[in-house]
Amino acid sequence: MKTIADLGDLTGRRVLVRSDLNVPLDDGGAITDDGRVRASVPTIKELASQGARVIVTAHLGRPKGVPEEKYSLKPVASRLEELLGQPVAFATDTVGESAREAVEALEDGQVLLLENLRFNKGETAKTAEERREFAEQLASLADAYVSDGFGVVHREQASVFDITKLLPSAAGGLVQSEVEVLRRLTEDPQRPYAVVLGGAKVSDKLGVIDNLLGKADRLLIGGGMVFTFLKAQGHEVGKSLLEEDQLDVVRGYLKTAEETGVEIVLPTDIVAATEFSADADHEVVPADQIPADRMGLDIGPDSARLFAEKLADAKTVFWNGPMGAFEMQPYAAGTEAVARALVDITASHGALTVVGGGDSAAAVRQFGHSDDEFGHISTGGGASLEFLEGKTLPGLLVLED
Ligand SMILES: Nc1ncnc2c1ncn2[C@@H]1O[C@H](COP(=O)(O)OP(=O)(O)OP(=O)(O)O)[C@@H](O)[C@H]1O
Ligand SMILES: O=C(O)[C@H](O)COP(=O)(O)O
Repeated sequence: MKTIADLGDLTGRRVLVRSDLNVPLDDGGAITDDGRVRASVPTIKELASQGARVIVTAHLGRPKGVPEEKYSLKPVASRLEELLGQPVAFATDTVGESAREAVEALEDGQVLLLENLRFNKGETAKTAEERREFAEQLASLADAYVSDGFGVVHREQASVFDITKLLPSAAGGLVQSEVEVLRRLTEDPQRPYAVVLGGAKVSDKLGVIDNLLGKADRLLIGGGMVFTFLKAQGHEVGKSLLEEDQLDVVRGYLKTAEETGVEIVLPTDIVAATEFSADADHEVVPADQIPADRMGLDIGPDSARLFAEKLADAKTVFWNGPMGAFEMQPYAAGTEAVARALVDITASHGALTVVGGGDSAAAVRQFGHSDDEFGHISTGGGASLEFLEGKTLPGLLVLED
């Protein structure tokens, strides 16, 4: 991959950095885990120390191509400023007048954050044609481009993919180091190799299972994905998250797993609540008996024990996605049990344990674990999963020398 050194002398040059600053926010808009902001600091610092005029770009959440206050990156600018220990200017748009004026005002070594890229339809549009104008507007702000948002390298989007065709481009240190660690999981991982999947981006993650079935020895399923599996097995799932149109696909996965000897571990019990709220009435029910008026919001205590058992002898583990809605205390125990199991096997027999994803990383920190209790905490959720599948990621492909 091309690196920052390949961009030559950066003094006085405007460098656009694509970071992944997609951090979880609470209802009041406060950042609940700043891991991704922290991870993006070294590259920004490096560029600023080389005298570049640093223009940081990122997205937050999934707004639909128009500005929405709750997805503003403004709170992230303040956090970035604290972590960098230098002022961070903020533009209230991405490629409009505010952005152009702010870029114009930048001096060597100064840093600017542009408003959420996804407030512009062109960022995530399906075809290169539809993304072109926005990519060109972004590129016109800078003289060089650094891709440092590992969490988005699986996205063929204007700020990740198309822009590299318009500016001299290189990978930042975060992208480089993530790729180095994750490669250890794809090249001859020590076995047993277990993958734990959960979270809420169900349709994104169901698709990766196909490829993982050929790589991992065990697949432990928790989080919102569980219910599509349970339904595929003929059980009722009440009001739980469900991908109705994926039922046949999931039946196919279960069949493949049986044929290839890959063990799919599903929860045996579920914490079922009347609604998506910490105060809702909730109870532990067998996984095949979720009442029609309840939704599953965590794996139950028996499942937590089962998952810990299935992880105990693993030598390599990749975990993406919380086991439940861990932000709410009544539904945190399953995720906490998986985090504990990973910490234990890292300490007991030096298992290579990798946690991927903004929310999963936030969860382990919420439980009081430090990053060094795990083999690696990746900033990439979907990106790290797709990397493990052995897929060619568009955002990495374009950085190849
Ligand atoms: N059973 C469930 N029902 C509803 N939501 C759930 C359930 N289990 C987990 N979640 C939610 O899933 C969210 C995290 O899912 P996501 O797939 O985004 O995880 P991630 O991969 O760690 O993060 P990212 O992809 O953003 O990096 C959490 O906010 C959690 O509350
Ligand atoms: O949270 C993530 O995994 C990255 O920031 C990418 O976000 P996306 O899944 O909305 O593209």
